[in-house]
Parts: sequence; C-alpha cells; structure tokens
Amino acid sequence: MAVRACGLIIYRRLQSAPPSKVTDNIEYLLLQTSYGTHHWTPPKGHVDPGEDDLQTALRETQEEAGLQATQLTLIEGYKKELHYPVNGKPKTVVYWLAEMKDYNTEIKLSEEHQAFQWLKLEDACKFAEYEDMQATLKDVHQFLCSRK
Ligand SMILES: Nc1nc2c(ncn2[C@@H]2O[C@H](COP(=O)(O)OP(=O)(O)OP(=O)(O)OP(=O)(O)OC[C@H]3O[C@@H](n4cnc5c(=O)[nH]c(N)nc54)[C@H](O)[C@@H]3O)[C@@H](O)[C@H]2O)c(=O)[nH]1
Repeated sequence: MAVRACGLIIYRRLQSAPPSKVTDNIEYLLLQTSYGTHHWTPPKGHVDPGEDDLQTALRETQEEAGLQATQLTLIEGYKKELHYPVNGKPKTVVYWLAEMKDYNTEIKLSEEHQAFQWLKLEDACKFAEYEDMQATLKDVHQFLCSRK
C-alpha cells in the first residue's frame, strides 16, 4: 500500500496591490527540510492512525509552520493528489489549498525545517524542483486567477 501524506498549499495576497495586478500579488509558502536533500515543499506529512486526511493536513501545517486552522481560509473546490516513489515505494500526497487570513502572520518552523520562503509562482516553481509539484503550483495559480 502507498505511503500517504497530506498537506496544504498555502498562499497569501498583498492586499495593497492595484486591481490590475491582482494575479501578481499571490505568494506561495514553501518550507525547506533540515534533513536529506533539503528539498522544498508545502507543509505536509504522514497520516497518523485514526486521522482523516484533512486533519493530517491541518496538524502538519500547525506543527511545521506554526499556523492554526483559524488563521487560514480553506479554499473550497480545490484538492490535488500527487503520486511519486520514495525509496522504491509508492507515496500519495493529498494537498488542499488555503489562504492566509492575515498577510503578516508569522511562520514558526519546527526542527524538521530550516527555512521558509513566500514565493511568486515563477520562483516557487524553481524552489519546488519536482515537475509534478511545479505543475500543481501552476494549476493552483490558474484556479485562483480564474476565480477573480
Ligand atoms: N534524517 C533524515 N530524516 C528523514 C529523511 N527523510 C525523512 N526523514 C524523517 O521523516 C520525517 C518527515 O515526516 P513527515 O513530515 O510526517 O513526512 P513528509 O512531509 O512526507 O516528509 P518526507 O521528507 O519524508 O517526504 P517527502 O517530502 O515526500 O520527500 C521524500 C522524497 O520525495 C521526493 N519529493 C518530495 N516532494 C516531492 C514532490 O512534490 N514530487 C515528487 N515527484 N517528488 C517529491 C524527494 O526526492 C524527497 O527526497 C522527518 O521528521 C524526518 O525525521 C532523511 O532523508 N533523513
């Protein structure tokens, strides 16, 4: 059976941007692991026994970024599953999408991560080096831009 993890693609919008630049004011949160290859991903982690997927996504976000569910708006209608092998075993990662309620909310990392960045789409795709994550970020961006 595939290893299962869940997380949140979190973004924030700079509210002072003029309406014409509305698609340019979105920044995505990526965290860099303090272990392994120091790769960058949104907050996510393994599903614990007895948890449902969304509970896992919210718990991992709280643990890894210090963000409470009350500080986020979960965006209805967006959910994405990634499938990739880790150490020869299949892994499924389910991501929801969430917006920061307050642009300035502080990110508090755990020991699992050594850095975080708020990144525009193009830079987020550079940091998230995996093609499937890059495609997901582009898909999210299109979804958000089409909602306005
Ligand atoms: N010391 C040490 N300890 C580790 C290591 N490894 C884990 N720990 C421990 O595990 C705990 C983490 O537990 P959770 O937080 O619950 O789980 P996750 O969040 O799921 O965390 P992971 O890091 O296990 O899982 P991934 O991010 O999925 O990375 C696995 C591999 O998949 C690739 N990869 C990543 N993302 C993508 C993508 O989007 N697309 C594609 N295509 N590929 C992608 C990439 O090649 C990567 O190397 C830590 O506390 C450590 O104790 C390690 O190497 N050394």
